[in-house]
Amino acid sequence: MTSTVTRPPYADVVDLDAYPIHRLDSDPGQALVARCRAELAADGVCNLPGFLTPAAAARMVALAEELADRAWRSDQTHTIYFEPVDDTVPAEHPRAHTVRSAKRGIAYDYIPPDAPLRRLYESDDMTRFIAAALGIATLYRSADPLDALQMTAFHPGEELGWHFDRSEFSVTVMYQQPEAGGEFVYVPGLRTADDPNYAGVQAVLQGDPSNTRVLPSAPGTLAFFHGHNALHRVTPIEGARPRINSVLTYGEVPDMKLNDLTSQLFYGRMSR
Ligand SMILES: O=C(O)CCC(=O)C(=O)O
Ligand SMILES: [Fe+2]
Repeated sequence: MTSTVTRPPYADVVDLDAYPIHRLDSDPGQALVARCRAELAADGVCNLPGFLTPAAAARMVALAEELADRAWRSDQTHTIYFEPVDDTVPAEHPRAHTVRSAKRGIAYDYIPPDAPLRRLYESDDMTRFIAAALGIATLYRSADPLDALQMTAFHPGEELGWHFDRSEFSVTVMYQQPEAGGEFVYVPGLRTADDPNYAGVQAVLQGDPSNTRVLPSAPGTLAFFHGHNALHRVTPIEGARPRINSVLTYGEVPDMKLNDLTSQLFYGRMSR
C-alpha cells in the first residue's frame, strides 16, 4: 500500500509529535484521545500544554496587538446564569447574585485567513479531534462570522465573573498570560442537569475555596472543559501585560449563530 504524506495546512501551528491530531486513527492518535477523555471524566477539564508551537502563539500575540483598535470593549454586570436577576429569591441566592465581566473581543472576520489559529480552526482534522476527545459523534464549527473563532484580550483590571456557560463545553487556546492574576479558576461538576446545587454554588460565590481549582494556562495550552456544569471565572488581570486567548466555538448542530443581542454585546455589531 502506498501512502501519500501531505503536510497539513496547520503543520507549523500544532506540535504534531506530541499531539498527532492529523493521525487520529494511529496508536498515538488513539492514545491522545483516550488521555483527553480520561482527564475530562476525572476533572471536567482537559488541559494540553504545548499544543501550539511557540511561533504560532507568538504570532497570535502580535496579531492581537495589530488588531487592538478593532477590539470591542464590553464591561457588564450579569448573573452567573446569564439570565435576568430573580427578584423572588433572597439577595444571597445564586439566582440573585451578579458579577462583572470586562474584556475586549476581536471578531473572527478581522482575523486574517493565514493566521495560525484560523488555519487550525478551519481544518476538519481539528474539528474531528475535538469531537473525539469530547466523545461526540459529529461536531460542527460555528457558522457565526464574528464569533466562530475570536480573540480576547483582557487588560489590567479586566476579568470574567463567575458563570456557568450556556453551551455544554468550551475550547480555549492561551497565547499570553498576564504578569499576575488572570487565572482560570473553576469548580468541576458543581451542578448537574438534575441538581442546580444552589447551596454549593452559594458557598463558592461567598468565597469558599475548598473545591476551587486553577487551570495551568501557559502560552500554547489548549483546554476544553464542561463549562455548563463547572462554575468558572477569570480573575482580574494585574500588571501591564494583557491576557490574550481564543475561544473556538463548536456545536452539535450545523449553522450555529449568535443572536443579535449577544453579537451586539460582544462585538459591537451584528453579522447580518
Ligand atoms: O478566557 C477563558 O479562559 C475562559 C473563557 C470563558 O469562560 C468563556 O468565554 O465563557
Ligand atoms: Fe465560560
